[in-house]
Amino acid sequence: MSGPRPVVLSGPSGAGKSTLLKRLMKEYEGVFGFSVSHTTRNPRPGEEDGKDYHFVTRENMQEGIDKGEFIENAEFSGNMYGTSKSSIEDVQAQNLICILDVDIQGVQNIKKTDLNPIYISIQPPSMEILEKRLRERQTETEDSLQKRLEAARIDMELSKEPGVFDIVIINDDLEGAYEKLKSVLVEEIQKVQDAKK
Ligand SMILES: Nc1nc2c(ncn2[C@@H]2O[C@H](COP(=O)(O)OP(=O)(O)O)[C@@H](O)[C@H]2O)c(=O)[nH]1
Ligand SMILES: Nc1ncnc2c1ncn2[C@@H]1O[C@H](COP(=O)(O)OP(=O)(O)O)[C@@H](O)[C@H]1O
Repeated sequence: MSGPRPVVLSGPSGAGKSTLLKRLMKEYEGVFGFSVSHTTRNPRPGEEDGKDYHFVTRENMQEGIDKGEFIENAEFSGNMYGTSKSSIEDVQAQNLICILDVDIQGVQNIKKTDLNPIYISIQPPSMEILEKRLRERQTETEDSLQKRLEAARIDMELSKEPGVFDIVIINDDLEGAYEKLKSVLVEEIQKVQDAKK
């Protein structure tokens, strides 16, 4: 199916992916569509089922995976996460740029498919700053925070490998990171806007 190229945003938990993508979707309404993943983790205050995630049980998710309904799935910090085929198809059917927020395992598994997205890594300036941001976000228990920091170390190592990402953006100053993200996507954004005319 032709249409705008999807975008994969990855990078450590707490690097700023949600912050950047929410801003992007707000500024370019009707250009991007978020691929709503499934997860077995509990919703955080303010998160909406069907909008931020499809919050499901392990049994339910495993059933969908067994039926071949997912293009990728992974275990992260003790929970299952995955992208269903329909979450992408729903966005692409509207001719929007489909944005996926997935961990590094998701990146590796999507590379085995024919999705052909633009791969963008959002990285924190340092482990210390990442830990500070995650603590200040106040969404994690000490256990889930430590698991995220451990996963972040692996992510930061793997993301340095040449060819994994089309671009790596260091989210130090938010304005700078956001401008950089927009500059990477300007061509795809233009295509969608032109198609609407
Ligand atoms: N592989 C994969 N990873 C996902 C998916 N959805 C979210 N993730 C990743 O799971 C990790 C944890 O996400 P979340 O629990 O929302 O925590 P947060 O990133 O700290 O806000 C992040 O690295 C996400 O990018 C998915 O569908 N597939
Ligand atoms: N450039 C930045 N400077 C300071 N704080 C930031 C910056 N970017 C994001 N944050 C904060 O860091 C925390 C983690 O960001 P978030 O978008 O939730 O990360 P992710 O989606 O990658 O897990 C949030 O509380 C967010 O407000």
